Amino acid sequence: MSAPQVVVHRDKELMAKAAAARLITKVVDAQATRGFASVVLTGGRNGNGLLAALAEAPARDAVDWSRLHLWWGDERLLPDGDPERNHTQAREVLLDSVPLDPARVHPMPASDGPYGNDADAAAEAYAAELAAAAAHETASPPAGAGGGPVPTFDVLLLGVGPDTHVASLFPELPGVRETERTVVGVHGAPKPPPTRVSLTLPAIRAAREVWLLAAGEDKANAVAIALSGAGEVQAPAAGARGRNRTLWLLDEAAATRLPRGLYPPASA
Ligand SMILES: O=C1O[C@H](COP(=O)(O)O)[C@@H](O)[C@H](O)[C@H]1O
Repeated sequence: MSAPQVVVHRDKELMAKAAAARLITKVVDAQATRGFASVVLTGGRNGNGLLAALAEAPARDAVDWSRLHLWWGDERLLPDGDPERNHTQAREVLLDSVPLDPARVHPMPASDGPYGNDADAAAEAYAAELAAAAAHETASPPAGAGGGPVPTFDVLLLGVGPDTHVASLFPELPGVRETERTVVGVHGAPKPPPTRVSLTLPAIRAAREVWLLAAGEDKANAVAIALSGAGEVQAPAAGARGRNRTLWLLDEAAATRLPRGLYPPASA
């Protein structure tokens, strides 16, 4: 697992534009190397900010959208099209305006789908979809650190909540302690809605690169705690690491309480 690297941008708009530019480069490189790319999307203000910046970036036309697999790190278990669903928000800001291959877009189940409000069944189904994609990729699929297989994620995006949650892994809830399954149902999330589906830390850690996004003063404490050696059960963001790279993309407001030495002077 890689050690965290921190990049601080002047403000959240610049952070979103720079992250979008990085993502375009990663996707284009992966498509050139192995024919397709695989990205895990996140919800929340910063995840949607990045997608909105991507939608406006002229270089977005360098991406072959039909050869991009999209997965989600977490979802709110609500009806398809609900404005609170991460999938709906991603569609609005970017996905509906680019020529994706629908077979390569993998939203998490909705509550009006086959599993209804059963978050555990929805999680099991998504884990099976990930495992099938992994098996399709190669005869020896990359495994999550603790268990089930997931496909190769080139980049896995995570917004960091003010309480240090990432995806729908909240401090001290059972999901963050999961070591075997790649996807879990989440019950009683402190942030509404309470019922969700989330990738687990083993699935997140199987990604080549994990990028954590945080902007705004309300994230400053969470960023400082997660980067100061906190345990992942108390601060889930601390446990989110990529195999090759773990990148924290911040704006100055979110970086204000970073321990000295972690704040890179050149980007201040
Ligand atoms: O509920 C969620 O929160 C996090 C962080 O969102 P933010 O608006 O505080 O940046 C998000 O990344 C996650 O996907 C979402 O479901």
